[in-house]
Amino acid sequence: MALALPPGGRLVACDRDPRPLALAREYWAKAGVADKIEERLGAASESLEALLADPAQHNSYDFAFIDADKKGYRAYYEQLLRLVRPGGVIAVDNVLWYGRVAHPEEADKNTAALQELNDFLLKDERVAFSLVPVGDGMALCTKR
Ligand SMILES: C[S@@+](CC[C@H](N)C(=O)[O-])C[C@H]1O[C@@H](n2cnc3c(N)ncnc32)[C@H](O)[C@@H]1O
Repeated sequence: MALALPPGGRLVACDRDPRPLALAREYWAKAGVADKIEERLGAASESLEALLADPAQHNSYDFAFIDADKKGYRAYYEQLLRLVRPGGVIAVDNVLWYGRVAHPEEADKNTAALQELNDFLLKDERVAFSLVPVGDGMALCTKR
């Protein structure tokens, strides 16, 4: 994503674990994009809330990618809807969850969270919803 940014473009990377951020940092440097990336270490809900505390950040992001704890997706989606501009896209990873979402009998909490999220996104009139069946499924929600 950072490689696709135009000059002056900026990417905010959130993770609660410093280890993947440290690994990612090596590759940002190798790719020559480290100066475009701002790290936020901590729970994603808190990092996003900190961004929302600045009104200048509202409706300002072109694109967001959610790929973390499945039960948190719905809350991150609501926060990101406020940060992404109209016409911007929120991509949500894992929405097919290796096919498990198609099985109502799957009772584990991650599958249930993704089943509920898909039902919600499909009906959410604030976005145009597409589900791309690559990998284990990616939802593309374009903010109206
Ligand atoms: C599947 S990995 C993401 C990989 C990343 N999208 C990539 O392509 O390199 C999931 C990440 O979510 C992070 N994570 C899980 N729960 C989180 C939370 N509540 N807040 C922030 N990050 C979280 C984990 O530490 C882990 O690094």
